[in-house]
Amino acid sequence: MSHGTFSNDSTVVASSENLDRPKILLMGLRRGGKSSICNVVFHNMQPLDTVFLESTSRPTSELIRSLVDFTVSEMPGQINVLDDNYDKARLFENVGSLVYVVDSQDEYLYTLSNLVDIIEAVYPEYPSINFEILIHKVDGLSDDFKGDTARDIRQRVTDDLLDLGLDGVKSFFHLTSIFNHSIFDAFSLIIQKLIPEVPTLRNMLDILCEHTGLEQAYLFDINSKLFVASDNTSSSGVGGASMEHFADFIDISVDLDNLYFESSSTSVTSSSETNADQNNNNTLLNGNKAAGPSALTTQSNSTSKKGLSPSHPRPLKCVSKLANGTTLYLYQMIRGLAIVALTRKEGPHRMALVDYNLEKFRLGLERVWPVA
Ligand SMILES: Nc1nc2c(ncn2[C@@H]2O[C@H](COP(=O)(O)OP(=O)(O)OP(=O)(O)O)[C@@H](O)[C@H]2O)c(=O)[nH]1
Repeated sequence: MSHGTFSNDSTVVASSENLDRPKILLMGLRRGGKSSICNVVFHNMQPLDTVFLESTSRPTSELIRSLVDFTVSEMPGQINVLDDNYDKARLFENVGSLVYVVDSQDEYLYTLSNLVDIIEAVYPEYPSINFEILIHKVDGLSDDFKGDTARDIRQRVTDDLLDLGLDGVKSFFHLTSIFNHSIFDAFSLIIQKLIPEVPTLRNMLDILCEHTGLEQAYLFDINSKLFVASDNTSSSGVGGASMEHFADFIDISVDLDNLYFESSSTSVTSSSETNADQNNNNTLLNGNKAAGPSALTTQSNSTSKKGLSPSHPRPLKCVSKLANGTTLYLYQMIRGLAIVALTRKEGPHRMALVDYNLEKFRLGLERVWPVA
């Protein structure tokens, strides 16, 4: 699967500043998978390439620009943050989520005791922190063993916290692997908890679905493939194949956009855009355009990769009809985001209605988060 870069709005910038932004702090023992997770989720690294990553020796921090900007910091496994000499105030200030990575393929009893020690030291002073526990590398476990391991880890941590009288800790468990979509699902949920406007976005997506007949609608960060909000009916069914398909659909749309981007900045622009329009019209007229075995017929209206510029006033749009009768939509929003939606209802009127409402949605977002 290729990972095209879509927009500079959603980039990763090395920075040790921006202390006022929400922070995600990654912790865990050595070789647990922290650097791999950061690289796969935020740098589009192929999972297999993570075997070449060297052990991190110093704390790192980077700024992630998305709907809201936040910092992702990684604490190397070899540093003992519980040491009296360590400046804990500096480390835990502004932390919204402490993501602790547990290597489920390894002997984890010592890891869990380290996790509980950290929670015991941090929670009393910073009770608002979400402790997100990744039961990681589950790709190496059989289905039965995966369930048993997850139950065992959850039970041990919960019991230990209760024994310490820490019953108010906000702890969440996720089964993850960089070799499937689970790590993206987990990080989507982790990041959503740091965006105060998520309930508003959900309501907006609900209204969008209600008025257009869309079955599911997600607001994705195109570069990282994390979704920052979903309509309320879809939110309960996070994960599974559909999220993976949505991510693949984003890749295909971006790859197509990149393919034609070169020519779109020259005089060919008008003709390629006209062709895209023509294709659109054809599909609008022939609503049952045949879908290939890979189930995709894709149209793309190309715009500048750097977002909406005056010379490319229209946002990127991509529509795919699948062989099973579903239609997928991708519509560029603001700040490197796009709505990816799914419907089973067909017809040119429906598409016009969806287009109209998606544009209204984009304008609504622009009002809340003015485009820089
Ligand atoms: N099977 C499997 N291996 C993984 C997964 N995630 C990471 N790894 C592997 O785990 C090894 C260690 O990963 P790192 O990302 O370097 O671990 P780390 O926690 O950053 O280690 P330190 O920098 O020493 O703290 C690498 O060989 C990765 O390829 C996963 O989901 N599944």
